Amino acid sequence: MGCGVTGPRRVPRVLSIAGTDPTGGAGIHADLKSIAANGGYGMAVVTALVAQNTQGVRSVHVPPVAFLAEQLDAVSDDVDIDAVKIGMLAGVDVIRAVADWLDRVRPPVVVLDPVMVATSGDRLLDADAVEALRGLLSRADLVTPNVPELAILAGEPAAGTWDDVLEQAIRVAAQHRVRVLAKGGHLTGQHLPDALVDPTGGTVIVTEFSGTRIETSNTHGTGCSLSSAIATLVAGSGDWANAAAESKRWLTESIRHGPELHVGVGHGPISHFAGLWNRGGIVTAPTASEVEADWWAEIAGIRADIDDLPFVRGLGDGTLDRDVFLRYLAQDALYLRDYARMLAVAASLAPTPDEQAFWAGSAQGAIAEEMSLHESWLTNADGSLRTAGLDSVTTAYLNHLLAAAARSDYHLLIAALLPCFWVYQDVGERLRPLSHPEHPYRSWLDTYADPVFAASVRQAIDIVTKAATGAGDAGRAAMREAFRASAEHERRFFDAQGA
Ligand SMILES: Nc1ncnc2c1ncn2[C@@H]1O[C@H](COP(=O)(O)OP(=O)(O)O)[C@@H](O)[C@H]1O
Ligand SMILES: Cc1ncc(COP(=O)(O)O)c(N)n1
Repeated sequence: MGCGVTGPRRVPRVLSIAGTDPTGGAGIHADLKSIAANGGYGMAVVTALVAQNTQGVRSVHVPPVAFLAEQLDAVSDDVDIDAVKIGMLAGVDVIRAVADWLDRVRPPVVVLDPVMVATSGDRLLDADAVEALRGLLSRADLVTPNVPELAILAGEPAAGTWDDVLEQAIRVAAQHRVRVLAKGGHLTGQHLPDALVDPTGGTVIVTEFSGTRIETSNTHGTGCSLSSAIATLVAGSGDWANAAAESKRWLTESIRHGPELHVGVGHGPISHFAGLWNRGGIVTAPTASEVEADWWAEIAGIRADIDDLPFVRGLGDGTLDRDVFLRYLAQDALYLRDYARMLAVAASLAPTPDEQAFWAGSAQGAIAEEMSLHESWLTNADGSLRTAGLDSVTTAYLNHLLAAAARSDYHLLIAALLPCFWVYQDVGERLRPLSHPEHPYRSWLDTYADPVFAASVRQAIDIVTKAATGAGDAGRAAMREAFRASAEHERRFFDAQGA
């Protein structure tokens, strides 16, 4: 028996037991794609090799049943299976082997797609195997017959209307005490409903999922794909009606995009990953540390320019004119007042309490810093405060931050806020060692030694780069540009007072 990790699973391990389709549209190929597209880990045991394409079935080869049993055991001896989807079973011997294995392993979820005839009209189940297949119904949690298959399971003529389909499904469900997904694909008309008929709670509950027929010939493998999707989703949630509803929504989108694949000239496949591809699912996102390295390299030139500024050099060696320094600090104090407000906006937009607390704490820190600047440096000898108006460089920097805040785009705003932490600390790291007891700006240089500031810079980088990994390509590019622009404003800010 399985010896895998137990406990709550986020990625359901789903086994398809089915036949093959070398053109990839039906059978285990469709199942594996469907399982992956719906968030599961797919596995497959082959019942029959089918030489088929989008136009039809050419021949079927059923390997020795003992080998089927070996494949099944190879999976269940090693893996804890969360759900099984059963498709093409070919004949009586295969059905018996699968039934024996089910009885021994008892997987928690079993979805049976009672495949009998392909979309092309070719038989995929021996005519004498129907009774054996009925015997599997009691071992399944859900059976997903199309209209002709439902009729065969019921032992009745095929239903001609949706109401007849539902009544037949209710009879099969009640007789075998199994959930039935009745499917409208083989009826005619614009309206194309499916319905979950659930007799497991005593009374039969029918949940209908409405749908509209898509004009397409890309319907090869729809039944395989739908049953695999339901098995995967129900393994994750345990909710049958919701799994069926979600699966139909996903299937509909995948059917709609099938023709874009240009596979074959007959009944083409569906596009299992269309939703994922259309929503950016094929782009590999960079890790947070890759974003960090990329953004830091992006502003390497700006950082080198800052180090070379006469203002920064003079600050380091103590030759900077005191009035120039005080003009700089006066602008810094004005900047910090509004920067604190933007940090507070980031706090209000933050998606998690941790991030909210971080930005709110930083806002408090920035305004405290502004007040202490006034106390320590910006008080004149007579006790009056040194006042200044916003200069054009400070105004431009603040406008850049205000514009990001005005868009209420958390990602963009925190990217724009980051250089004030990161570039400032970086400059300080190089200035700090130049401090000495007689240095005129000693107390200012020493503030960079504060480990609390270093920790908050680290946290800001971590929050922003992590957000960037999840932002999608366009969002990440916008964040990078907002970050670069703020770094450039930092450079101008250091340069503004001259030296
Ligand atoms: N042309 C179509 N437009 C939209 N949905 C379809 C279309 N054809 C089939 N479906 C959906 O695909 C699923 C399988 O349909 P069906 O044809 O009844 O089964 P099977 O593929 O087993 O023959 C159902 O959910 C059905 O609603
Ligand atoms: C191996 C295999 N299994 C099932 C089907 C039915 O496919 P459809 O979903 O189109 O009825 C198929 N054509 N081949």
